[in-house]
Amino acid sequence: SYTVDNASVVNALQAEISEANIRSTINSLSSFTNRYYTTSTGVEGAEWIRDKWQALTSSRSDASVQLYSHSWAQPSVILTIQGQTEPDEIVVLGAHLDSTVGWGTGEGTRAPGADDDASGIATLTDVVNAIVATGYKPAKTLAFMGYAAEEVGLRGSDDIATDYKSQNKNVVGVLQLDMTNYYGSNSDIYIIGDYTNSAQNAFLKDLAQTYQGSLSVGTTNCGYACSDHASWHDQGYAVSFPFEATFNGSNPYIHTVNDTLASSGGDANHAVKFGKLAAAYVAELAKGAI
Ligand SMILES: N[C@H](Cc1ccc(I)cc1)C(=O)NO
Ligand SMILES: [Zn+2]
Ligand SMILES: [Zn+2]
Repeated sequence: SYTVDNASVVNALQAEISEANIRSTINSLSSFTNRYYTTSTGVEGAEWIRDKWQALTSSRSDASVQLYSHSWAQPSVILTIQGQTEPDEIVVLGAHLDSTVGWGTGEGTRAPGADDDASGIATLTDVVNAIVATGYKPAKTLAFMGYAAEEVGLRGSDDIATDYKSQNKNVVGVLQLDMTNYYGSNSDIYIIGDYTNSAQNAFLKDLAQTYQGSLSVGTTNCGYACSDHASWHDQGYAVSFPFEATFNGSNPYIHTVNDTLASSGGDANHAVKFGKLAAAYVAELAKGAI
């Protein structure tokens, strides 16, 4: 069951979420020619995230960052922050690190993927920064994941979710962030209703309304396995996917050379809402203190 009783930690983490930080990470990631799962720059993009998460958490003895290898070139990245009192219970926050402009993407093809999904990686990266800046220590273990090869069939998250299930890991909840920065519809945050967990979705809506009272939260469906949340759902884990807009209002530039920060409005103001929500999710599901 979900409780909302860690306000001092939520408010401290949310205060650290920074539009400039998120924008900077989006710019860095979208400057790789592409982050396609088979290319050299796709590997470099993953390594950049590993280096960034490692640098952010270098002062934390409870944190470690690993590359997760797959059968293709691009690895996934997993940052683990050990829980203080319930370390066997794991809270997963994920986004995908690959980008595409569709079939034919290859070495040298330009695919910036600023919204899809540098925005998700950048949003999670700022939550990591907030955790370190505040000195927050979770009661449960946190696993931040950058998934490889989402665009070619949710392949990186499928490998990882299947592996976690086969090891019987006690993942108590999963949050997916894929496209957080294109403000395309009337409401601020849309909770995806399919291939997700309805109880956790209600918890997420509660968190948004409790800790970002001015936000409006809607719901929408994908109608198919549209991102990495489906990999976790397929393994029977409770997953939620807060999304930038309705299906029809979502970023029309994705999977093209025009998926740039500029085409998302030139700032990360929309992504900040998701960063604050993810921070609240961490503090209220993984509990712990500063
Ligand atoms: N199709 C997904 C993006 C996507 C996800 C949800 C909705 I509603 C609309 C669009 C994708 O390209 N993920 O990488
Ligand atoms: Zn995509
Ligand atoms: Zn995506």
